[in-house]
Amino acid sequence: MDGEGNKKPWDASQLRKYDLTFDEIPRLHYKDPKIDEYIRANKPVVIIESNIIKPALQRWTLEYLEKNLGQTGHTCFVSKNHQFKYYDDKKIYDKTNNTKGVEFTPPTKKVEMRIEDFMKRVKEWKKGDDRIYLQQSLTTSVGNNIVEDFVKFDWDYVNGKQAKHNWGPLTSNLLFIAMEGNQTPCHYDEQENFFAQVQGYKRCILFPPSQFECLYPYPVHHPHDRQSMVDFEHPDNAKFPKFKDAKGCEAIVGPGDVLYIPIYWWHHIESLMRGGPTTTVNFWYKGGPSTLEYPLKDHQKVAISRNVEKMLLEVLQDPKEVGPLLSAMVLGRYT
Ligand SMILES: CC1(C)c2ccccc2-c2ccc(C[C@@H](CC(=O)O)C(=O)C(=O)O)cc21
Ligand SMILES: [Zn+2]
Repeated sequence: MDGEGNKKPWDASQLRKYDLTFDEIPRLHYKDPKIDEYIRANKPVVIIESNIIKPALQRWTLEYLEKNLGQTGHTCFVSKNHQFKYYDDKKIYDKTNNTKGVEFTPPTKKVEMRIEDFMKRVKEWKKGDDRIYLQQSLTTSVGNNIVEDFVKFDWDYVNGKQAKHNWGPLTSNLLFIAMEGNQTPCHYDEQENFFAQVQGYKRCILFPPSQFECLYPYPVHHPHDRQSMVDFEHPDNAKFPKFKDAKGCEAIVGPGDVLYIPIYWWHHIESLMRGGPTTTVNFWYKGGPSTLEYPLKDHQKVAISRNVEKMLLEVLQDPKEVGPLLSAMVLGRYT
């Protein structure tokens, strides 16, 4: 029970244990002008009691989605464990396009699955079975009812924020249906994100771009570009000594909560264990124009370091040469 003796919708036993401490991400009523101060400062905030995805809150049960999501196959990811690590298949080394990449075995399989089959596998899942995670764009080939709901989202509100904060265009609205306990390991995206929770509870752990040194992203040319190399549940403190210094913030988002995940912010997201399937809709926007004003913002330095890695790989061709050249340039000279 919480303070007022109300049944809490979840409890701490449903959260995976990490040896890290987190500040709480503030939760503000959608009319609160302080929300704009957070967005302007590129800081996360949970927007509550809004109508952003109201029709989805009212109607998108799993049964409704099964009936209305559409007959086409939907993109599903299959994993042997609870982690769903993104990878860019265009960066995978293979003999044919003989890109000098790295040996890589994809940790998840991408399959097309009909919604009925997806729901069946979720319902019949037993410990030890593969896990699955459905991802479906809401702007293509979904049923008419879903389109009707979608057009009734509170577009005035989100378009208002996009305009007020000079974001770029909305690039996609994706629907995600996860199994309880699914985990999307720590990564960052190069887009602004309104992360709207429809059903179930998700724990969102965020770190600012300034924590780059503590989160050890893969090299830019690696298929896991933009993902942290650290396994949060079994951190290798020898390889990643600064990980223990990472200072994050967290929010447990439930139905109707909309988390603003600022561009370049790291996020590690898990559907609560024993909390049932979860449904999320995200709104990804291109970042606004980034003028080089000093002092530079932390995410701009991340963007600059990405360009350095890309340029070096471009000229050196072999990724194995990038590290040694960077070390030669820095060790003993800049350190
Ligand atoms: C795990 C999955 C299905 C996946 C597999 C392979 C390639 C891409 C992705 C991908 C991308 C975004 C999400 C939603 C969210 C994380 C979350 O809610 O779990 C998130 O990171 C964001 O909204 O930015 C989830 C996925
Ligand atoms: Zn993401």
